Amino acid sequence: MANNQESEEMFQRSCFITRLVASSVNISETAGSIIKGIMSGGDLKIVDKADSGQQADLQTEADRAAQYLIEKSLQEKFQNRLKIIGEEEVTSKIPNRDLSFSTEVLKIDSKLPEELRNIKEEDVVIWVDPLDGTSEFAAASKGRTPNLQQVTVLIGIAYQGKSIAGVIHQPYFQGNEGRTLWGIVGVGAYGLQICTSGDERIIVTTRSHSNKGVQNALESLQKKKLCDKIVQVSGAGFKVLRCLEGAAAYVFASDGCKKWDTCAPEAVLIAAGGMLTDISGQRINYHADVQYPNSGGVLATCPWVEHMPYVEALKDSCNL
Ligand SMILES: Nc1ncnc2c1ncn2[C@@H]1O[C@H](COP(=O)(O)O)[C@@H](O)[C@H]1OP(=O)(O)O
Ligand SMILES: [Mg+2]
Ligand SMILES: [Mg+2]
Ligand SMILES: [Mg+2]
Repeated sequence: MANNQESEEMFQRSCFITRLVASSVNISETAGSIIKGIMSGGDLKIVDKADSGQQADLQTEADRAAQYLIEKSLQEKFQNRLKIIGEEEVTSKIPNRDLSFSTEVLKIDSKLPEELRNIKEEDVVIWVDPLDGTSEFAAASKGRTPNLQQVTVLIGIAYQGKSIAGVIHQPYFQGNEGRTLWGIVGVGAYGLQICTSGDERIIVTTRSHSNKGVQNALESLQKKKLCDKIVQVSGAGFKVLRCLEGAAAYVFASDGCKKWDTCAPEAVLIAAGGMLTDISGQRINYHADVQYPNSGGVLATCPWVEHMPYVEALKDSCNL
């Protein structure tokens, strides 16, 4: 939907990071509509990106169309000055664009910390996962148990190698209603009720990419009383959502997850008071020239749980 004159002026007055997040919120929602439209159409045009002999790595027309929309819209909005790294290549031919923005985001512009106020287009790297949880999306189209709420659209913003802002859109939250969460480190996380206390320590982990290392790490957390229950769900975005809404941690002691899976969720989680690092406690580097895989695994802890005890507990059991 087009923005009116007054909000256009407010947009122009805002800092670049605020404008980028405001645009990304609306673009992620339009990506969600495209994803739902392709699912309703029934033909996902699935391609397997994996090398032969490897575990399936699916891509659907929804992944491709959402990637196209996000990249083209952001570049058009910001005069082609952005460095965007996406999971998928921009191959779709559906000429969609969304140049609108969220006026809700513009309202926090004055809260932006000093060090983020002067950031320019050339200073950031944008990590895009147009559809996180593709395995669930593809499975739902084949009539298997639908876990579509685990699908998210992720737009992460990095500055000087650190994730500083992120947008997570969940198209199938409460059926087809959907919701969008966004966060800026040092400002806050918006779009959901953040859980700030808990008794039972639920650990969320992979549903479809488990292995011996992943299991060993979880067993050692159980022995050290840092895990009461293990819940297997798909998607890096959805697992971080679970950490914001009651789970204690997201533990994935394996490679496979990539920078576009973690950049947006990391910023939202840190903005909410949690933490996301690799398994050894190192912050993930999001510079443009880094390798894409998160070869050190992923450890995310929720706002009411301390991060270091998990790092310590995983030291002996994990050889990533
Ligand atoms: N071995 C892998 N190959 C490809 N993608 C992976 C792999 N492991 C994880 N991912 C990506 O990381 C996300 C989180 O992993 P998991 O669900 O296993 O915890 C997945 O949704 C998938 O993102 P995507 O669906 O965008 O391809
Ligand atoms: Mg994928
Ligand atoms: Mg992903
Ligand atoms: Mg993806």
